[in-house]
Amino acid sequence: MVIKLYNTQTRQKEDFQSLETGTVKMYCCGVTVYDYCHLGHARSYIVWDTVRRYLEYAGYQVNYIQNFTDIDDKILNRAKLEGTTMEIVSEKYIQAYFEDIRRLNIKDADNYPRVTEHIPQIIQLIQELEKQGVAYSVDGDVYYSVNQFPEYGKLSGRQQEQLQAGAGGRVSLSDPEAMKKKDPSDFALWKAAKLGEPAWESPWGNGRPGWHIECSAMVKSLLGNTIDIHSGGGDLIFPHHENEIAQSEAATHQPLSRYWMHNGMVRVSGEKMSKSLGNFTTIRGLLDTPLDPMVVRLFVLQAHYRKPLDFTDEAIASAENSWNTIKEALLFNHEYGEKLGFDLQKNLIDQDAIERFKTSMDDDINTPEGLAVVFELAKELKRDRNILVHGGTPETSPETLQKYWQTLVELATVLGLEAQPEKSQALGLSDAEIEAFVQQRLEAKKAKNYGESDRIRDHLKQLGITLIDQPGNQTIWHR
Ligand SMILES: Nc1ncnc2c1ncn2[C@@H]1O[C@H](COP(=O)(O)OP(=O)(O)OP(=O)(O)O)[C@@H](O)[C@H]1O
Ligand SMILES: [Zn+2]
Repeated sequence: MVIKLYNTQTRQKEDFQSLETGTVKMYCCGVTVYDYCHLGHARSYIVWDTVRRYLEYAGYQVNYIQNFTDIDDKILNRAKLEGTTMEIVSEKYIQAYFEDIRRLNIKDADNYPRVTEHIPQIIQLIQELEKQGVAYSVDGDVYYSVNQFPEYGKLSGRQQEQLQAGAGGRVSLSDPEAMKKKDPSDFALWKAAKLGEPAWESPWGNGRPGWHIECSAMVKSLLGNTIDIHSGGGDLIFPHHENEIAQSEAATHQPLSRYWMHNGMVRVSGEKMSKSLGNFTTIRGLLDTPLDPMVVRLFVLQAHYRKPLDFTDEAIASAENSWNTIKEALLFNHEYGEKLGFDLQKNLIDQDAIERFKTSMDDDINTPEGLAVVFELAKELKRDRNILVHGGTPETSPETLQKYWQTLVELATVLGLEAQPEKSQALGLSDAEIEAFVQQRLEAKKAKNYGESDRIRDHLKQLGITLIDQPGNQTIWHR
């Protein structure tokens, strides 16, 4: 079967064919690192991780690149607010990104390019755009001349006249940047240095790159002129991805990406979850409740990736219920495999279930349907587990149970759903006992007995419990 993917650019599902047989070049727009990631970001990266995992399952070798935007007005504002530097702010949130995202079992990218490490490539690309006659400089700024790229608007479907009308209404004579542009819909490729802000030397004087050029330059330098899949949230279609196309394609005269894929937004009361609106829940805030990170993964995958997803307490509670069913089934071998004489030398697979799962996923990564197959297997195992829990003999043969279990593990892994036996529970440590240890450690810290406080932390670590210290002598923990 061939995989079909919805391509935003052609507005239809298309058969997926990679440029080079057996390999996929994939680029996903990464976060601007000025704050902790929220559930909207979690959705985006869970979705693209799942697409990547499915392509790998289908036999492709995927080269997955995701950038960090580590220079931006938002980062500079945060640095000013915290009385620190842009580097310190971005480093802090890059580390936080890794902590949060790895808990969601999102695989590491093959490369995480940062804008500040690609300034020469960015400058080179802007020079190429000048040479091609699509960029012009004014007083140390460089702008892209949208009128010079006839295909502008092909991704978002916006017409040039519409763009001008839209942008025209926003031009203000007091906006010095707008005054420099030849056309209101032109956008900045390079910005002249402002007092006290980081800047790099360039042919146009000291300055820093605009936002859109970074992805064009990093794609080109790490993956080449044309890639297979470019992905990101639907809010990036315009202007970010439209501008990436304009920049890259004017410079190389080749398509930037064969497939453009976009995830729908996580919404709160009908509005996009976003930092600027202040209606967000951070990943770490949610996981420290404490909630199994796999619940978040399941919450995301239960919806089709292109549809909006409403975040509510009820939706999370329902995903938690569903996860418990899958988790118990994933741990079936751990609990009963030995007793039932599972022979793991054998790979017993339910071919029919695999085929149904693939048919769903081949249809534009239909994870809700793929999950339905996972649930069927989990429910089969649950029925016999209930009998085993009460000391009875299962109705299904051990061979069949092993087949269900092995198939379940295979499919759940493709979706990034993995269950760990709870070490602390295995060792009989209850929540109250963990709290008591946390309290003891706090006392030790107050008494400046750091040897003892470290010992307690390491002891809990060995039991699979991580402590996170917070301001005001608070410590939160998670398994
Ligand atoms: N609510 C959301 N739902 C789904 N994806 C989102 C959401 N918010 C951001 N994203 C995606 O996360 C990725 C990283 O986003 P970025 O760092 O640019 O954040 P952002 O859009 O500026 O977030 P915010 O608006 O909260 O500041 C992008 O692909 C973006 O589309
Ligand atoms: Zn980008």
